[in-house]
Amino acid sequence: MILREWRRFYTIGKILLQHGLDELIPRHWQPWPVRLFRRTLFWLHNRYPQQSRGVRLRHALENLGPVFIKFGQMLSTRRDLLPPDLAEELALLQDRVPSFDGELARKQIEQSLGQPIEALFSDFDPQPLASASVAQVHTARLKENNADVVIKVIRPDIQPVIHDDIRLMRLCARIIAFLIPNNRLRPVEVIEEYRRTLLDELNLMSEAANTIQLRRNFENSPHLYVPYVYSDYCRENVLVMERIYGIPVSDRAALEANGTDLKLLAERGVEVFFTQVFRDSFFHADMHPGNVFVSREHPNNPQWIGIDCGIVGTLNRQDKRYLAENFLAFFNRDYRKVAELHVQSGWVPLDTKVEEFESALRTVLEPIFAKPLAEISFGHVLLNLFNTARRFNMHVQPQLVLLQKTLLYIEGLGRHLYPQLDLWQTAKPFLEHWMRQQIGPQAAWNAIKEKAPFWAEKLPEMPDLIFDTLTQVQHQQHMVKGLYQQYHQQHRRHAQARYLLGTGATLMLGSIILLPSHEQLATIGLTISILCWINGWWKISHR
Ligand SMILES: Nc1ncnc2c1ncn2[C@@H]1O[C@H](COP(=O)(O)OP(=O)(O)OP(=O)(O)O)[C@@H](O)[C@H]1O
Repeated sequence: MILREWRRFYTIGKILLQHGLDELIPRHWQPWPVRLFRRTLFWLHNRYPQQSRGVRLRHALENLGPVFIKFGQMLSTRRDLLPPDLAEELALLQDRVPSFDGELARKQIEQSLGQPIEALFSDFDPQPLASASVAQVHTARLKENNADVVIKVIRPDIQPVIHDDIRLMRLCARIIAFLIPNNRLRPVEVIEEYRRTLLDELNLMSEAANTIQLRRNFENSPHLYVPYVYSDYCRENVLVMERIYGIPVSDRAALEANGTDLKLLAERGVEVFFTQVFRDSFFHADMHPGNVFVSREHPNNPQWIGIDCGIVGTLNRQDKRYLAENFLAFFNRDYRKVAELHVQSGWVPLDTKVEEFESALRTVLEPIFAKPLAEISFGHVLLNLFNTARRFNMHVQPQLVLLQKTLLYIEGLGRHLYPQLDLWQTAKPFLEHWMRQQIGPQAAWNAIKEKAPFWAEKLPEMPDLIFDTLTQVQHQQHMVKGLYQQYHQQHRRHAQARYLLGTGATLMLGSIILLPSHEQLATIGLTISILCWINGWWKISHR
């Protein structure tokens, strides 16, 4: 570590200790050298003893800057790892940071695009429209077509800060993992996941690609609009896209004033999410209210607008099957089926006791399902399922955890708009439709349709392929025959060798006994025994 990093390390430690966060580590997890070391830092005492531990944690992260603020936001959704009081307080973390100078943004844009701003844009506003920890957004008009655009620019000084802080976080995670092995919080994995997410956010080309993909998936959809990305103007640290003028979803009063049908809007939110999951296997995974808007046009037929596709999730067929089958079983309250599905599909080890798993599921989920359907949280059902499955040694895939977190956001948004939103009624048709497509005649027909072009292409090569395969089969039959013969020969040799070695040993023993009385006979016996051994040894060592 270089001096700068040591200094930062000290600052982090100082802020954490001054907020009394060492109290978060249970005493039995602190070995005596750690406790002793803590006592030597007597000048760094808890300065806010009157505040709750959640508030102190939040303030400490806010003091530590953007990397820690974002980390806290990520942790707030990991209710499987954190006690509820901490998770709730972390959810209040605001990504509010002072904006950086518009002139710096201009320089960065010009450097990345290789031209003066005036050559590409008119009306570039040096005053940012929004400023977050990683990037800042400016408005402008594109000269090429006079379209209103926003230019997202990565903070010029953020790269080294992120790299340094992540390195230190990793170091701390390793120390914690060393001091407290088998830690349920899995610090090293959590930091690694965070590092990947943050590095993804630093590359605006990946956000541009995700936005283009999501827009293509919902081309002409009346339910979701995704702004157009001007890909010719995108670089790793600059993103240019169409400016949208929707109503922020958090502004309920403005939505009501616009006459938006909130019930329909909430239902469409759930529909859009399940369409992304089950139709496209590609979902926007950063659905916090700052990234979701509602079109001002046709409020009776409301349309969502989604921006900031920096974080997306992708699912494979197995993930979707897992979700659909489990949800359908859950909503029939068939915990046995859920447990059996996990064992049969190998999601948990095959020797798992189905009864025990079923009973564990019932214990955590029955209280949730005791509520009216309209109040049930899909996100919490999934969270409890994952936590229980983890206890039974299932490795929950990160994309499913991402989906579960997004689901919590979607539910939060939906119920904020329309508190009686019945997610099940909206989601069930999607799950059933998907299941019908996967199983039964429809599924078989789909599979044939899917594979048809492949077979049509391969058909002319068929006779050659069949001939090659038959020749290979014949060749392999010869090989198998040869191997079989070799095996038999070797087996016979080994049997003979065992017989010769045994006979040699018996003769030698007999000869030694006879040696004092019948010297001549014993010598012959010894000679034969040695010959037997040489022969036996030769048979073993020569194949
Ligand atoms: N296409 C757009 N049209 C209009 N406003 C936009 C557009 N894109 C972004 N904004 C504004 O800029 C803000 C920040 O944008 P964005 O979420 O993409 O940045 P971010 O750095 O990823 O922020 P965060 O980390 O908070 O998600 C948005 O909340 C929105 O107000």
